[in-house]
Amino acid sequence: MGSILRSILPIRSSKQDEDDDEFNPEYSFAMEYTGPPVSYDIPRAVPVDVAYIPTASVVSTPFTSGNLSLPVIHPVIKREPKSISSEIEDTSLVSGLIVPDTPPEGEGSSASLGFSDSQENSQEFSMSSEGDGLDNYCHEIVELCNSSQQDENQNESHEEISSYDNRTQVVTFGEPESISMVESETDYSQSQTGVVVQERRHASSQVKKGLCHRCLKGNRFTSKEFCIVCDAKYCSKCVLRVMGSMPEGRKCISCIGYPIDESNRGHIGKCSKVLKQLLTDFQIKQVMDFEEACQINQLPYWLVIVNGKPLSLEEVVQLRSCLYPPQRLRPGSYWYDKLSGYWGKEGHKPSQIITPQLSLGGLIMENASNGNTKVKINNRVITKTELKMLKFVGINYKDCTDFWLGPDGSVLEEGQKQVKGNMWEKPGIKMVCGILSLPMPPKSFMSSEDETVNNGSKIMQKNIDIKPLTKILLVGQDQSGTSAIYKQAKTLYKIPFLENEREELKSLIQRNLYLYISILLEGLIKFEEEYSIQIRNKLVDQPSTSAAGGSIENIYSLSTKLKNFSDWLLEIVKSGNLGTVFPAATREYSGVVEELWKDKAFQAAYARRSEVGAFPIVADYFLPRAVEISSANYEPSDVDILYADGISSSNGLTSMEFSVPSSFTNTYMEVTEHNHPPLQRYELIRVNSSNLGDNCKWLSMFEDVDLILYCVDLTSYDEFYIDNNLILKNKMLESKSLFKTMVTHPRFKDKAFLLILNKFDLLENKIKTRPLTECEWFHDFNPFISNHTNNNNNSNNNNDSCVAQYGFQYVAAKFKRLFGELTGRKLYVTSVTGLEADSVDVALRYGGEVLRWVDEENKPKSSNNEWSSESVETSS
Ligand SMILES: Nc1nc2c(ncn2[C@@H]2O[C@H](COP(=O)(O)OP(=O)(O)OP(=O)(O)O)[C@@H](O)[C@H]2O)c(=O)[nH]1
Ligand SMILES: [Mg+2]
Repeated sequence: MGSILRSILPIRSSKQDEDDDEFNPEYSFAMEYTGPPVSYDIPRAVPVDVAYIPTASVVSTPFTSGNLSLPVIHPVIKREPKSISSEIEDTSLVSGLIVPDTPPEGEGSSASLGFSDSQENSQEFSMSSEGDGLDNYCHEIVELCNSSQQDENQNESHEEISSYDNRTQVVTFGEPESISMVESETDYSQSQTGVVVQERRHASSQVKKGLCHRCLKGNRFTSKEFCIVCDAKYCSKCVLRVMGSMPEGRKCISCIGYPIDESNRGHIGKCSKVLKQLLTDFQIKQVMDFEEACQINQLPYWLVIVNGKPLSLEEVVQLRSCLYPPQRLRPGSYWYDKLSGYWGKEGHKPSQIITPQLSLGGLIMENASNGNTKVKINNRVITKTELKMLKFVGINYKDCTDFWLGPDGSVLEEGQKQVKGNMWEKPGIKMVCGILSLPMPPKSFMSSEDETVNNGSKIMQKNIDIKPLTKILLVGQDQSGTSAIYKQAKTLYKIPFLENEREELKSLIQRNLYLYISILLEGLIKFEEEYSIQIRNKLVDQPSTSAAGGSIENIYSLSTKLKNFSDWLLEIVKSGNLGTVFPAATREYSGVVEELWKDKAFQAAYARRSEVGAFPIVADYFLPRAVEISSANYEPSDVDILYADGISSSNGLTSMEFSVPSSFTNTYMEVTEHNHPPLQRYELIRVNSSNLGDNCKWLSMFEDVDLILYCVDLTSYDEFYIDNNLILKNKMLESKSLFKTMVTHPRFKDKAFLLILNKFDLLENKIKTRPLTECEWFHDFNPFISNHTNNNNNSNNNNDSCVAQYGFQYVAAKFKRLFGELTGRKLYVTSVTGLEADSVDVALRYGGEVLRWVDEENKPKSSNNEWSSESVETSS
């Protein structure tokens, strides 16, 4: 247990605080970090392999900007029984986010917890029984460990608890022992695919009403915050201790990873008074964002039943992302009239009119709203209240009782073409609906001039989805440069980075800094080993050196303190917890970073960075400023933001709306006073391939996009990565594979694609030494380069540039051919250097042109634009 606590509670004693000379990696920031709650990608904060086994891939979409209408997609997370060690890791992760304070003075708590490497299993704890701070915190952690063990193995659990009980002779925690604050029960519910097991947690019923569930003080008038999972209430003194930095919103630490109590869904994202007193506006926003966006807090989609059929995840996504989604969607049974958009709770009159024509749920049943009027609208027997409205509109329901109601309000007799009247055009209808508590359609339904077509048995509404924006999807494999292009577009079209976006980027840059350091440290270890061998060989060859008492110093050896830091950092990176520890701990370690950067051994490794395999090029930009970046006062510049690898620490989906001067669509046309097209609004949605889920299953979310910008890193042809199945994959081939998936996706059948071949600047350098033939797909690349070189630098540069151009043309042609074979259509291609504003500007304008051309192409024979390989050249 000692080692358990040690891994959970790495604590620095005040003594250790004073003599800070030796870096001790066990001094986690957890106990000392008093900054704001940290911005973390939730799935990373609780690593999937440690804490959860998700049944579907994760698409976490904390929107970082824009009014993206797309929803947050979330998998079902089943909480699997965990091993004690995994729970501990889980807990320690969470504890990394906690801001537990030192034991309050004057409460008789004299905590003296310490450990040293040599005494791993024999720590001494001494606390007074009234300790209120650390001891209670420890108690909670111990409880957590115990409860997790119960999950796994009852018997083992008893053993562990009894050993803990023995320990209580030394450590006394000031909490009533008999009360377990949270109780769990298992809930079985039927889903489409089978039984879904969900663990439900609720606060202990033994705590008296009004009392804080942690300190057991207060009364019903004390302001409290509650846990959205178990409903336990905490006073303002306890809430941060119990909830830490709330990576899933307001949940006790032990409730993290559990679904919320559905009765609390209405409270999600709504901050309470207590939290407002404790946190800054920025912190509150982050917590609320986590609460709303994190996957486990999402609606359990299988509990939403429409027309008798439980919805699939995709259907819920569709429902929530449609133009007029149901308000306050909760688990329950609903009916939905696809034709009119009427929506209501099963057995009740309609409550809302949502977007019609959504393909979800089963067929509407006659008795869906429990009507008893014998009059049917779109096959549903309507209620008496609705009948009154029909009467008010003047529809004669005596002769005919079966009607069709279109989304625009037109009423037809079943099987007839003639429109009998229009529900929504009748003067006074709004008032009547108000009186009868019946829903009115959104305004745009009524004002749309859509053509209603009656095919005898079915009303089809054309252009029902009003598309206010032209949507552009920007997608590519990791490192393809999608976020660089997105950020560049933001700057180009004057969409400022909001304060929280800058904060996110700052966190990202600081976290990545530690990643770059760790990559170099790994290289350093290799260099040190190599150098040791050299020294040994030298000593063998020249024994006189050692005989003379001379020893050769290893120039790659770090001091003990830096070595400890190095081991600790590498361990964190290896365990995948970098995002959990940094940037929160940045301030803590900025001193060490400064020391490391000035260290000769580290500098020696930095000088050999080109030999360190995974060392990213962009690290060259950030690492020399390690001291500045790791300091608490660091503010990223615009260039830092552009160069940062990514856009937010969560790397979720991002979107922005922008409009550009009319020339956006007129780069290749003469702009005259008369041919200015109207100002067009665009929505740029950037998504990283990892956000598309396994086999790109979320692609259908983007079916309403007008143009897809598919981004490929031109320099990835000789780069590899190891996938989840430990298979070595060529990055260019992976890009090709994602491209194929996208262009053949049924929802993208007719979409326009613009291929962005990015990092052209880097290609120019790389292609000199690494031929394109390194990638098997490009095996026949054989550019003809003039041998007529005069020994002059200029001509060499021209040749390099020429080869890069050929390379680009070749890659473009490969993708074009592939696209042609798969779709029979033309692919538009452009080369881009994402870090250059002009280059991105031209590419996006070209996108505008493509849209216009595609439009024209779809018109009957209006243009004869030929997009041959020459067009590739023009476009670039
Ligand atoms: N030299 C050079 N670097 C680039 C270019 N485009 C992007 N980069 C860098 O390449 C790295 C990866 O780019 P990102 O924009 O993060 O691309 P991404 O990985 O597809 O996007 P995210 O998934 O959001 O991280 C970043 O460090 C960029 O600064 C380019 O055209 N030239
Ligand atoms: Mg990136």
